[in-house]
Amino acid sequence: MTDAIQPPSFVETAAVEVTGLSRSFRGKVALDEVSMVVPSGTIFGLVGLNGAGKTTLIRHLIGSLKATHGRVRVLGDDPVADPEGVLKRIGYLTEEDSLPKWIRVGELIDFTRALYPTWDEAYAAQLCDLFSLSRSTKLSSLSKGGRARAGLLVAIAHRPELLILDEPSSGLDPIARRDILEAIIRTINDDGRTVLFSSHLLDEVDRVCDHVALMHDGRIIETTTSNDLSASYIEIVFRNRVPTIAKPQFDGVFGWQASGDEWSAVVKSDAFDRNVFASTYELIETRPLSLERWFAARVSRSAADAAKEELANV
Ligand SMILES: Nc1ncnc2c1ncn2[C@@H]1O[C@H](COP(=O)(O)OP(=O)(O)OP(=O)(O)O)[C@@H](O)[C@H]1O
Repeated sequence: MTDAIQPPSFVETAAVEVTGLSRSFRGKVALDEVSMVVPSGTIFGLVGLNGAGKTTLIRHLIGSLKATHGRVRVLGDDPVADPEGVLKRIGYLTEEDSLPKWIRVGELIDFTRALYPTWDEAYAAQLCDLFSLSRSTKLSSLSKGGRARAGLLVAIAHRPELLILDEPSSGLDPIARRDILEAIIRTINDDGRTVLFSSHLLDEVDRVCDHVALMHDGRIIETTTSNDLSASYIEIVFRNRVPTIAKPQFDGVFGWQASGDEWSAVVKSDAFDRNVFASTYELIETRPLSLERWFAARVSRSAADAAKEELANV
């Protein structure tokens, strides 16, 4: 950790502040100078391809990895220096089916209750009903979705200030996924609480998150809000005026996709000159950018930039 590294100063209250965090495993970079601020009271989505570094970042937030380079603050504290102080204020659920299978739902609740001073017994009972969980059922007799619900119950029944979910919906049926999303929304409806949610399922992220950070190759390549996304970018659909299979060339336009003789691409709204573009291409329509299209376009641009950099270094 370097004392000289300071968190960005523009956020008044941040549930999570990560500054200059790097981590390698056996020489392979998993996190590369990651800086991220999760404002309090938001539902913050963390998206990225497999291996982008999401879980490694989250493991630093819950204190299971110590920052060897960079700085991590969760609810204002260092999760490694003060694990008890931080962990009792957060809820955590991972995609891993890691709860002990031999335990009964009631035993899991009793055991977890003892760890949290803010445990809300009435809320836990309400969640048991909502998730159709019986205290006497062993986790081994529940389905994967049932065990995910039990994990969710013990992650939120102490009404955490920060709920961290690492791919919670992976491999679950649509009803279990719906329960998880509703729990996220319920958590955030308690004033000032924050949810950090990593997922591959962009439609879910789009539905619940107000902020989204895109990770790629161990870096956060862009953070946006739903409002910023529609204000900053548009998707354009167009045709070449002269028939050709060559990829169009136009500054500031990226994320090309071909469909028949039509192309679609993404462009920064403030950099797009419709008249200049229309002198070369036949513009068919412009439309707001979806989160999924933004994700694919930004990831492919980042990969293309990395390839160019590599070529320049040869
Ligand atoms: N304990 C470890 N030992 C060695 N390599 C690791 C370890 N943990 C993560 N990695 C590597 O670090 C990189 C980032 O992995 P990470 O699990 O953080 O990505 P992710 O974005 O969560 O991926 P996924 O969506 O598949 O879960 C990957 O290349 C992974 O193989």
